[in-house]
Amino acid sequence: MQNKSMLKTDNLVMQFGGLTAVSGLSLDVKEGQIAGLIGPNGAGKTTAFNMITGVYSPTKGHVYFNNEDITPYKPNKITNLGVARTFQNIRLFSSMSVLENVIVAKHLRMGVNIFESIIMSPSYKRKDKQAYDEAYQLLKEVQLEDVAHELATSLPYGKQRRLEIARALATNPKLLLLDEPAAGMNPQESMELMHFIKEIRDKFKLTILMIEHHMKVVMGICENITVLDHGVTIAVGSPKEIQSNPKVIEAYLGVDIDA
Ligand SMILES: Nc1ncnc2c1ncn2[C@@H]1O[C@H](COP(=O)(O)OP(=O)(O)OP(=O)(O)O)[C@@H](O)[C@H]1O
Repeated sequence: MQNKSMLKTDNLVMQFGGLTAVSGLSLDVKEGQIAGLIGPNGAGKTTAFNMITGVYSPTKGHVYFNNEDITPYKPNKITNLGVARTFQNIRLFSSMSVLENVIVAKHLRMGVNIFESIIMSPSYKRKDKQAYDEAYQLLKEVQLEDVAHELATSLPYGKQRRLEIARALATNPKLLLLDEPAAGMNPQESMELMHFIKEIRDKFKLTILMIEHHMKVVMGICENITVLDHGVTIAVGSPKEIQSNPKVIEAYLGVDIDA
């Protein structure tokens, strides 16, 4: 049942002055798929995410989400359509509790504005209660409710990553972009993360595109992988096809592919 495209990029190019960071990227991520975007450092992966989420306006090419051309849209419009992301470095609100981190994202989705929160209007109180309930329910679904009132940054690293993903889920996405979710994790945490990603894909009916350097994670959960090298797509295929592709092996030469 993986026929419909959830995310398509058509010949995306991103130039920074004389540097072509991404050169003609054409992705096709099917609904319900977990897809991977890999490549050595500086290959253009995060730049691709920035173009998909509207942070960068591509030099050339188009981004289609659910068959809609979202290339000209601003990041908040793209989020509202159902695209969420996490970042390479964890970006939690450090002075807030686990629950508050998720409530903030819920407020954003509900369109709570500062004025109504200052005057504590009835509409704000209603939305705030709804945000609280939904955030708490979400924490239950990702098994973080037992730490709901702890300071977000006091959690162990693996749980902070899980919280960051939960916060992205608070915007009710259809497509989730994960930028190096396994970065800095020990083998046990990486294994748990793999199970967690599959679990949320099924539970929340998500399509997932992830950037990841950790090859065991990529090969373990991605159904389709695109490999970038110096901005150029050098391979697309299943984990098995990618692992035996000579161009990929060459691009990673000097890098321990099983590391
Ligand atoms: N805003 C920018 N201005 C100028 N150059 C940039 C900008 N963003 C990225 N680059 C350059 O574009 C290239 C691709 O960078 P990018 O961060 O997309 O790579 P990456 O594949 O995500 O790398 P890593 O795996 O190390 O995170 C690099 O040469 C980088 O220096």
